[in-house]
Amino acid sequence: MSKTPYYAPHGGHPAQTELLTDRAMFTEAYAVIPKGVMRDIVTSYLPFWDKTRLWVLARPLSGFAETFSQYIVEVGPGGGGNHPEQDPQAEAVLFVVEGQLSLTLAGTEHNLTPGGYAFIPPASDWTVRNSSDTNARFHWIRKRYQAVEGIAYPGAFVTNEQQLTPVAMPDTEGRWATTRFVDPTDMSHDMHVNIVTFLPGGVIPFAETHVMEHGLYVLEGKAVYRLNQDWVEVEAGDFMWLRAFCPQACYAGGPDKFRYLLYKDVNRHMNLTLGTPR
Ligand SMILES: NC(=O)N[C@H](N)C(=O)O
Repeated sequence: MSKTPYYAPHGGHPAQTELLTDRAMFTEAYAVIPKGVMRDIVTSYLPFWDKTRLWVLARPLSGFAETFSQYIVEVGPGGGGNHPEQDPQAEAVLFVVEGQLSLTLAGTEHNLTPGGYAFIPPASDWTVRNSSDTNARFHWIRKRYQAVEGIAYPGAFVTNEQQLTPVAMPDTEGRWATTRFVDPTDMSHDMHVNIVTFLPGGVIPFAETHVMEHGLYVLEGKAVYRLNQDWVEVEAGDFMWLRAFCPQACYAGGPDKFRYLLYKDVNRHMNLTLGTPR
């Protein structure tokens, strides 16, 4: 991928070729944030985190229709979060993509390395620290938990994707598989964060169109992704945000696997009161 300098070499706008090839996009149905635009000038910081910066990839926009936020968090050596979450209704998934982190969750310390995954229920007691001498990066996906009377809150857990076996999607000969971190029939969970893997040439063979929202972060490989009426080239490090009902399909380009981290909201009735935040 080409690199745009922070200054325009001849003054004015970036070179026209950069404008033509940049894949950043924001439409009413989806957004694409290519890896190349996650640069120093668009970072954010958060209260009670030190030596830490983040890129906000997704957030609720309209006030009632969107369900989640997603960050890539970069924690420098010796940095971390002592009081990471201020919303007592927020549940979280953390997924480590680089370096190592120590997560203390309800008094137990866990060492997370790439592929490390933690589910953190609302109002949990947790902290994160990077005790190594290199940066650590992780995805932090947050959703306001929709409790249901008579169903207990889901429990916290920590695992690594390497401990799980991807499940092949029906009739795909294993070319399209999903690593599930929770049982889809467990009604205590109202969001799933899975890993989807395609072998080269693997496809989503129809335009999936459904009510669930998605955040898709490409972990590995290349593909052409159908987003609403557009076909968009994506590769490792790119992020896609899909609103409810955005039609989606893809074919994996190879030569390696195409893999992404996938958020979706699940298992709950829709709020029938228009305009009421859920
Ligand atoms: N874009 C996707 O990978 N979508 C999934 N098949 C899903 O909605 O579960």
